[in-house]
Amino acid sequence: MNLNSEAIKKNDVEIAINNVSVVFKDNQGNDVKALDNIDFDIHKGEFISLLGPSGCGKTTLLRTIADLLEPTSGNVRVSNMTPKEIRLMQKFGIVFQNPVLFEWRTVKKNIELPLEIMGYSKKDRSDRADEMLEMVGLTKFADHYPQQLSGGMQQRVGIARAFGIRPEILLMDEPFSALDEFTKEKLHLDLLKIWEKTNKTIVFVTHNIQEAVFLSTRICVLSPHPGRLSAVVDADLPYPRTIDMRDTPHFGELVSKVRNSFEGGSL
Ligand SMILES: Nc1ncnc2c1ncn2[C@@H]1O[C@H](COP(=O)(O)OP(=O)(O)OP(=O)(O)O)[C@@H](O)[C@H]1O
Repeated sequence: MNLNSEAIKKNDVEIAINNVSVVFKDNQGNDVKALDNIDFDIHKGEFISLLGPSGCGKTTLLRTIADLLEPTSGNVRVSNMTPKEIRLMQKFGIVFQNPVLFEWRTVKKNIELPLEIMGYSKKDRSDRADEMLEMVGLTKFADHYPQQLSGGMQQRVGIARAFGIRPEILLMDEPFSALDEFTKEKLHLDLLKIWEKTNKTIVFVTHNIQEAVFLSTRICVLSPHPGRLSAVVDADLPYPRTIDMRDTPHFGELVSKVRNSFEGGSL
């Protein structure tokens, strides 16, 4: 896989976000414009971060892509189909901030759950779960229960479960924000390795600039009230990314560029 961002951009458009606006009602019945005319394309194989402060509409945009929410106006097309069609074809893998594991099922049985729902045979789902356990480095913990794992390990189970269905697109909503810095750093590297190996498109929500720069091919900077796209920044660091890249002048320049592109003050 060529992970050069210029090369990725020449790839097919996978997610087209066309003039999407979302308006909610607040408790008083007043309109809250969560997203204002968001318009950009995500290419196949990209690692895109949606970055911005609390309330800028990151989760709303992710939910719109995932068919968990209808835009008030505009539309999203995924591989030239509607998000609903893609969801029904099980092409989205979703990872939330809290992995929501079933505590009465073992780690392996949690990873198997979506495959069970999709009607995979016992052997196929067991083989697939073993493969995913190996990918996230949890083979030894297959028969443990979630409460016997650390937060970082539980999040890895959530990632294994999402990748287990072999999604085309992985949607991740602040998956590491509740974790300590050491665990986060390790999971960043793990996630990049999985991404490089599987060639999936990832849309990753975060409010952390360094995290976005370290992981992404491009960063969509969103500004609040109403949520709008302030800038799209190319994070043109080479892959594979290494921890020491964070100490390079170019990493610092990218962080400043992203921070300065945010409208309405610093993040
Ligand atoms: N179901 C809803 N009903 C009413 N307002 C909503 C609803 N969901 C989101 N909002 C409002 O839309 C705006 C964007 O919310 P959203 O959760 O998408 O932001 P966010 O950038 O993901 O924030 P955070 O980083 O805090 O999760 C906020 O003003 C929020 O209060």
